[in-house]
Amino acid sequence: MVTFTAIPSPSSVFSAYASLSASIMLFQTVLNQFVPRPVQNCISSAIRYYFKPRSSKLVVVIEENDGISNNEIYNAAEIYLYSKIDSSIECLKITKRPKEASINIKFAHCEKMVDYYDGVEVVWRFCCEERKKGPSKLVDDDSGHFFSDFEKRYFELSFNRKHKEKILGSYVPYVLRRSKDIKAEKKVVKLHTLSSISYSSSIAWESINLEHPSTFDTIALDAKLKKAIIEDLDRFVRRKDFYRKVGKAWKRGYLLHGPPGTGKSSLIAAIANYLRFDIYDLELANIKRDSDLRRLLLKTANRSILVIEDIDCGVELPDRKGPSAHAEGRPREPQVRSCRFTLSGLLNFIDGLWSSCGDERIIIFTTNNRDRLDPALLRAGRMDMHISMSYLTAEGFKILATNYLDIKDHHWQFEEIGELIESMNVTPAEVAEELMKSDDADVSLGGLLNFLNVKRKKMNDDDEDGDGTKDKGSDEIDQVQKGKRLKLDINTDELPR
Ligand SMILES: Nc1ncnc2c1ncn2[C@@H]1O[C@H](COP(=O)(O)OP(=O)(O)OP(=O)(O)O)[C@@H](O)[C@H]1O
Ligand SMILES: [Mg+2]
Repeated sequence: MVTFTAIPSPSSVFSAYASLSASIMLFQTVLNQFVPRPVQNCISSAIRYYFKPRSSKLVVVIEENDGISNNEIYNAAEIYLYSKIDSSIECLKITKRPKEASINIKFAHCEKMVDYYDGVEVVWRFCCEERKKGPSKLVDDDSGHFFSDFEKRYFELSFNRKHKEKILGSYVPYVLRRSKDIKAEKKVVKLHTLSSISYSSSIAWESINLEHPSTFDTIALDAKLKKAIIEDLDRFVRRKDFYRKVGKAWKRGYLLHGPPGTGKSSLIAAIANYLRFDIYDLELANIKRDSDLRRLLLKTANRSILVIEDIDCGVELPDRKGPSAHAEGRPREPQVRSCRFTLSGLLNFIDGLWSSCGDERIIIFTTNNRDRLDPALLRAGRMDMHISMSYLTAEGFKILATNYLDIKDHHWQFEEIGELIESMNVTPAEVAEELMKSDDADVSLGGLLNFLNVKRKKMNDDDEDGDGTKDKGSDEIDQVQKGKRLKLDINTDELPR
């Protein structure tokens, strides 16, 4: 449909304007004569407000802090904008603290940057002013350090007011999300361990940077198992809403079991490096009471991995039914008396308390003997995945050869070594040690071949003796020996995919 509109002639516009002016003058006279002065003022300011020419621009001020705490949007904007710095920026300042891996970049002076979101132009202005009066503020710089601040810093975000909903409802949350991702990429993974506090008898977390170089690329694991673990981790971190919907705590438990030197600790480091989650290494032998355990666990942060290594032998945990359930009511063994924290304390915390006070938590138990674990730890729903770490395979050996000797393709000794490895139980740790003995691939592989042949011969001799001494004492190890299995059990209450 086409609409035609009549264009007014200049003379008609002039006469309309003249009659409007006359009406306003008449209205003014009536006001002056009959309406009291205060009411007149009210009416004229209301008229001025409604007929004032409006700017189409809306400016949102984002201050660094509100006087008490830091403004999350300001911090997010800072991180987001630094990732988009272009040639229009003239001056920046950079800092780096001793334990930080990367430098921090900040604007040095007032600067302006233009950004586009869904076709809409937004203009950011960084403003920095000297505080005019009052004492300088003590400011937390978001990494636990406080410093005196003589400056007031803020961002001005301006855009066309017709996009108010889009910018405030969608662009600002996008900036918050992006900054979180950028921060996660830069994050230095920490390893928290327990240390005793000198002036009291209690223990606390102490942290260092996790320098463990293990990654999913360097770890020798069956390709299918590796893929399944990575997929499980990816699914876990992206399922925040799902966990909330089904009323489950956002946590995941893994039990790593297998003989010594098969890569359980290396896998934990690989998971931490992959997710950039901190590790809390909880040595049960250091814990005396349930209350200590609770206090320490409450101090762990979100997006972290709680690790309890060698759960079967770290400490003898009193069983969940307490002393009364102990055989014939006899008192506990002396070593148990020294430990006043219970398995139920541990399990309750993992299942209960953590459900209400933590997000994105991973808990990993390791053991050399799964069969020796308390059934309470193994029951369905407790540990989501049981991952069996096994002896080296020919496929896993190739990953080690690439890591240690930089052999990308084939080597003439691979076939013989592969066959030997498949025919016996040799751990990745044993092979890694041999591969480290020389930089020369031929020498290293020759040494490994020799080592494997000697081991093979020893195993044959033991078999002939028939004394059954080989790897005695561990059902776990025996089971693994039989099939060299690389097994991944997922408990039956596994969440739907
Ligand atoms: N699967 C593997 N892939 C790559 N390297 C491995 C693997 N397993 C072991 N290693 C090498 O052996 C060393 C010891 O391995 P790790 O400490 O991870 O074994 P573990 O299973 O935790 O042993 P333990 O049961 O004694 O704690 C590692 O530093 C690593 O160099
Ligand atoms: Mg270990």
